[in-house]
Amino acid sequence: MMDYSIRDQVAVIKLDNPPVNVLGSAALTSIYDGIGKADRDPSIKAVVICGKNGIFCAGVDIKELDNGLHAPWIKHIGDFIDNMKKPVVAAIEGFALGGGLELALFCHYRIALKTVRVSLPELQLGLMPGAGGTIRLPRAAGLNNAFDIITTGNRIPAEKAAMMGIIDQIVTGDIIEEGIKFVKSKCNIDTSLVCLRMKTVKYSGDLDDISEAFMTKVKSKFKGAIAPIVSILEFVIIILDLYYVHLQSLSKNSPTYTRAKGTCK
Ligand SMILES: CCCCCC/C=C/CC(=O)SCCNC(=O)CCNC(=O)[C@H](O)C(C)(C)COP(=O)(O)OP(=O)(O)OC[C@H]1O[C@@H](n2cnc3c(N)ncnc32)[C@H](O)[C@@H]1OP(=O)(O)O
Repeated sequence: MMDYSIRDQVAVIKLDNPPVNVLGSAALTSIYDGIGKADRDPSIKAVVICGKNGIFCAGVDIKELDNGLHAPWIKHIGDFIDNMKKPVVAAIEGFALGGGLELALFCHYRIALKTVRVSLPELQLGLMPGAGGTIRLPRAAGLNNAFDIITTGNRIPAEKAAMMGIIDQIVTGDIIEEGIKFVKSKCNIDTSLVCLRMKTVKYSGDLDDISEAFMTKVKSKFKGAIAPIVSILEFVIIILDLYYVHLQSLSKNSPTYTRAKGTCK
């Protein structure tokens, strides 16, 4: 499910779940174990996460969702990386889709080949980007870009993703070599400064207005969608991202505050 190797004091965690490196229980466990191993090893200075078979990751294994994924749930990997002092880079080729993009967003940095496409297609599948995509994507790309990406499921080309702030660097050549070179250059940077979870969401304007505009768009786009999906949209996309960081700054009478309080019990 995963190859673990050490190159020049850098741990290389290579997803290996052919053909498209989906994240089932076994793959998630092996990534979690690999990251822990790299963190505990004092000779390791940094980590590269990449994928075999010319693809980073096609997301969570849809076939396993019916039975429920077993621990460690993908979010545990994010929580772990958020607290790591050693820099972690996602070295992306091919696709980073759904949980694959969420995995990349857990990392402190993302580099990609020009041919890469990234997306969060969950809503089109009736799911929510429940592994941190709604929390980290707005922090990387800004609220409007994140909203578009999440509600359209469009595949974003690497260069556009770089302009949005999702990708830190476009590279050519061997993605693993580039990943090692890149992450070694980041060893002296405090990882808490680049951890997406700890950043604030970039937006301009009034949060209640933005929230209402998004809601209107979602309702019109997903006309006729079953109520639970709309509720999830409301909860996750519009509120939860903002909830942690901004709730305290909202007026107690504002609609966004009221909705957030109602949905985040
Ligand atoms: C609180 C609850 C929270 C729940 C949160 C759940 C979150 C889920 C997040 C997700 O990640 S959902 C999955 C999102 N990913 C996708 O939708 C990607 C779908 N795949 C593709 O678009 C394509 O497969 C590809 C990656 C672009 C590759 O295309 P290609 O033409 O090269 O190959 P295919 O023939 O399409 O696929 C090969 C093979 O792989 C199977 N497969 C692909 N993706 C998945 C997947 N995510 N899960 C399971 N299986 C997948 C595909 O079915 C083919 O299998 P086959 O047996 O050879 O037919």
